[in-house]
Amino acid sequence: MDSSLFFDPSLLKSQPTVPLNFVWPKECLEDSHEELQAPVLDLDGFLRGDNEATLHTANLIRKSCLSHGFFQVINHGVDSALIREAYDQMDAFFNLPIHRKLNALKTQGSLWGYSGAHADRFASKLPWKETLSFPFHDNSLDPVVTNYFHSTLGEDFQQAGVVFQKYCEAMKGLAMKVVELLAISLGVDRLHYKDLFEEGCSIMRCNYYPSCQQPSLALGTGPHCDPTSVTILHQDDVGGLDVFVDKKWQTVKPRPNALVVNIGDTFTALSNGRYKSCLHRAMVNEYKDRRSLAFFLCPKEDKVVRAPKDIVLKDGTKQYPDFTWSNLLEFTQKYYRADEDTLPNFTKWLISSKP
Ligand SMILES: C=C1C[C@]23C[C@H]1CC[C@H]2[C@]1(C)CCC[C@@](C)(C(=O)O)[C@H]1[C@@H]3C(=O)O
Ligand SMILES: O=C(O)CCC(=O)C(=O)O
Ligand SMILES: [Fe+2]
Repeated sequence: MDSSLFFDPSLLKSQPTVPLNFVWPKECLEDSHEELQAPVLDLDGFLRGDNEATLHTANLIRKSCLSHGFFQVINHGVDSALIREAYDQMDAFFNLPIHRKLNALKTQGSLWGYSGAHADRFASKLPWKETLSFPFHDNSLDPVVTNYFHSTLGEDFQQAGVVFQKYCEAMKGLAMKVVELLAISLGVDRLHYKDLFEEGCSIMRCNYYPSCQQPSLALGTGPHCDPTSVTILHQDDVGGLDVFVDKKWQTVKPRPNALVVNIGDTFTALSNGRYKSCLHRAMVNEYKDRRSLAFFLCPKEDKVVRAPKDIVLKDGTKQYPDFTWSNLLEFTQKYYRADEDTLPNFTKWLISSKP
């Protein structure tokens, strides 16, 4: 396969300028001049079952989710050595020569595999990044991530599969705890959403943002709201995650021991619109590659996504039609590039396509 047909950021970054299809509209490129006041929540008390600490944490979560839907968590129980191993394995993959990465190339219509700038999907506003995405579910005893790496990348990546299997298990466990806190913060039973997510197939995505010769024109990931439910992200120490709050870009400063948590569109619907799925982006810079590990918690694809009855009753109106995650995922993969208007456009599409 002629690898020159494929986007190879390591090649591109050696050119004097970025190609026009990587240049973003200036309104997406405004600088951030301040740090996002995202609360840093210590989960230790909650994870130990301390009720007072649980209520205190839930209150801080409610405050941030009513405002912008981003918060950071420390003492989250995910081993820092495991996070470090995940970065090491991710670096080993992205440092492969392009023809090796193409062995894992994402096929048309699939979420899974290697992608270079999504060049197969979009013709303009290409993100300055390479990604590796794979599925995680714990519905069977099979180590689905280890199997993915083995079947896609072969023996050389057996260890990567083991590391990311453990990483995703830790992410799923933490995400289910965060969902419990979200339920408490909304005033519904803490296990209200458990069944919806328990058997879901979540998305693990490794983001690799090569340094860029014109960082003021390109974006690692363009402005968007995550269509998923809850995102748990670790970013390396380079910095570049910005959130659009109060009509300005505000940066989320990297904290090595913290995980960044944000609400996605699906959880906005599950909160009847109370909790914000906020616009965010990933900047690139001239000198340092940047990496992030994003775990996207998703509901079981065919279960109905609807806000708890008590919340709808209290609010007086039901903000969104019932839908399934497979409906919304199909919409983002086939018809609509996720941005800040995904949810309203999705609900219009859903209602218009109902028989
Ligand atoms: C369901 C998903 C679609 C994306 C990956 C997950 C959750 C985040 C979405 C995404 C990152 C939002 C920005 C645009 C996007 C195309 C990307 O830059 O990768 C989105 C992902 C996707 O469609 O593959
Ligand atoms: O890399 C980051 O900091 C953010 C990435 C992101 O928002 C995403 O992959 O959805
Ligand atoms: Fe995102």
